[in-house]
Amino acid sequence: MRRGTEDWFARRTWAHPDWTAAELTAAKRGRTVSVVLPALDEEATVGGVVAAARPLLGTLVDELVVVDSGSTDDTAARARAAGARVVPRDAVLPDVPVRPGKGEVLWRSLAATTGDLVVFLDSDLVDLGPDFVTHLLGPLLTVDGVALVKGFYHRPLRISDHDAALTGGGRVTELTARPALAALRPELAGVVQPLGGEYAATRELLESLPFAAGYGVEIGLLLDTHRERGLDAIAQVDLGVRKHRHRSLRALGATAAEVLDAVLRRCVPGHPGSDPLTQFVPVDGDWLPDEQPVATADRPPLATLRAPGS
Ligand SMILES: O=c1ccn([C@@H]2O[C@H](COP(=O)(O)OP(=O)(O)O[C@H]3O[C@H](CO)[C@@H](O)[C@H](O)[C@H]3O)[C@@H](O)[C@H]2O)c(=O)[nH]1
Ligand SMILES: O=C(O)[C@H](O)COP(=O)(O)O
Repeated sequence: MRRGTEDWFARRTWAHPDWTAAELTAAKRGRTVSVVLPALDEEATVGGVVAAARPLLGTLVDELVVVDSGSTDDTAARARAAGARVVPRDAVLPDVPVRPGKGEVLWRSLAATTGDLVVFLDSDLVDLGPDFVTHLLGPLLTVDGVALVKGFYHRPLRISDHDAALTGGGRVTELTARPALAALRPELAGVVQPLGGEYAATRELLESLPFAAGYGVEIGLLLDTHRERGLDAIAQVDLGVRKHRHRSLRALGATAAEVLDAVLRRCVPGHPGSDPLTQFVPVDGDWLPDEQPVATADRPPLATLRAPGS
């Protein structure tokens, strides 16, 4: 790591966070907190993630919202039953035609919530530690100048029910995102989980930045926060262990393409945007090309839509 990054790591990494919810509730001093879960067909897990945050509702957390990304399963009902408000993505900014993707629902979630601080949690997490929300809020509520807090964790790869190793997960993180940052924005090499879906930020920051529509959203927010506010606006907190529903290598290929595109658009002037990703699938003894779309468009900062006359 570069010297400045090493210094940042020492200043802005909490490896053993011990804030309590009571202590942070006292530190809010009038600020409000929204917890937002984007969800696309997560009926198996969304209730568990809502349940992990629900005990904080009314104290540290002021609203708990699942933004439904077009689910066709029982996600909305399970989320409601567990205690969340559920907002369909097309109910927010109804005059703006919906695009597919995770970044799109996160962007819309800003218009569906009001908290001064926003905590994002993926809704495919399992066995969520009780302190995810609390610890993500620690640096935002107690350290001046911090605007974005990323979680980091051990990431098991649970391909079978018997996998016990704490490592192996985070394949796009390790094989695409971190190498791309090392090559193109080495100042961010100290961020352990640049793609992690568990992070917290000030509304003021989030509404000032563009959102990549697809899976490029996290790395885009990280790069843009660094460019606009500098390294010290970013912090990271150890959240323990993160387990989630793994997707296939093929699906992760398309995610990696969106992550890479978001990096290139921010770091390489003149990058024209990526072509669809061609993958090859074996069918009856032949290899057939299959084209996956790569979400390349950004949504503009929400603040520009809220501006008078826009
Ligand atoms: O169109 C979509 C796609 C996903 N999701 C939700 O977003 C979360 C994360 O999606 P997932 O497909 O599980 O992503 P991962 O394969 O786990 O990808 C990792 O890397 C991505 C790229 O940075 C991040 O967006 C993810 O948060 C991070 O977990 C889940 O709650 C999904 O239900 C949506 O709401 N809408
Ligand atoms: O962050 C990542 O790299 C993706 O979520 C893939 O994670 P996995 O390798 O744990 O499935």
